[in-house]
Amino acid sequence: MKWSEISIQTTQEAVEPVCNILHEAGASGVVIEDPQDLITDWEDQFGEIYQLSPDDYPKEGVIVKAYLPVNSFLGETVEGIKEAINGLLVYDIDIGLNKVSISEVNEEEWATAWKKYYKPVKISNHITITPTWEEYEPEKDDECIIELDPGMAFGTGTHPTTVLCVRAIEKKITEKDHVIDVGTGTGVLSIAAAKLGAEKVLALDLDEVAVKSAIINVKLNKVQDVVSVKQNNLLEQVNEKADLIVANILAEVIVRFVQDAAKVLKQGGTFITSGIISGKKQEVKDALLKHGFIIEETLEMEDWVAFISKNGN
Ligand SMILES: C[S@@+](CC[C@H](N)C(=O)[O-])C[C@H]1O[C@@H](n2cnc3c(N)ncnc32)[C@H](O)[C@@H]1O
Repeated sequence: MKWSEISIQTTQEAVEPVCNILHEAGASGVVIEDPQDLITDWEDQFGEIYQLSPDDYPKEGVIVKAYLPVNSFLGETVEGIKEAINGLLVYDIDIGLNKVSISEVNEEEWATAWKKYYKPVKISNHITITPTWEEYEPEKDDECIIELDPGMAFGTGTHPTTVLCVRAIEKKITEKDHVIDVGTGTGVLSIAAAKLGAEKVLALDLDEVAVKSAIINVKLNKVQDVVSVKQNNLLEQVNEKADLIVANILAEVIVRFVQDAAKVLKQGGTFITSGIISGKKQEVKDALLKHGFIIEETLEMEDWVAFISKNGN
């Protein structure tokens, strides 16, 4: 798994909203490099103290860095970040040079850089994601903790497309449900479904790295009696019937297997589709309606859309 470092040259004034934009885009850790932090008042050899005036500060401004996984969403995510930062101008916020640069970092660099900033995050009413190395005590009795070892596959739990799925699962899941998670990545959604009461979960991914990662995380969260992980292309050769299917995959991939989802889902079963950039919303909606789904709810976060639909076949 590769990671990219996105570096944004901005101003003091824009640091906070830029950091929020990066967090909302799924960046797990944000590093702020402010030259002002490095320069302090100084004393000459005669003990005279010189105070810096704003004119003495470097003109290049503040650098905000964040880490994002290199995956099929990266291009759209970066475009969304740029658009959102430009949107700050509407509020008269000085965004400075707003120079955005991206570079790839290797897994080791990433692991050390990111571990420092990946903290427990509450992503829905009941689910909190926490990295394996963080101590975290639940704040409420009904809070479910998902421990994740990130850095191997997509699915840190913080990407808006994942957050929308977890919220949708939380709304729709009922005890004893049989769930299929298409494109499981780190297994985060399967683990969430198991912790929220599913009786049986089938986690599928085409990518070998994701399958290995999901197996590790499923064990880590002690849900291996409920969740089985398999390498599989979408719903090919899946014969069992499901009460709920969740798929956080790109819109064009969802469109390809809506028909299979209608066959695998029980009548009245729930299909949660996410990973849809807003421009592709209609395309997915049309495919769902064409294959007999009834759209119950549309969830949106940033530029991302998720549908909760019911199998009307
Ligand atoms: C955006 S990630 C979602 C990961 C995780 N479910 C989440 O919500 O954070 C999409 C996942 O779909 C998998 N995928 C892509 N095409 C697939 C296919 N044809 N069949 C199965 N999995 C696929 C990718 O390997 C990736 O792990």
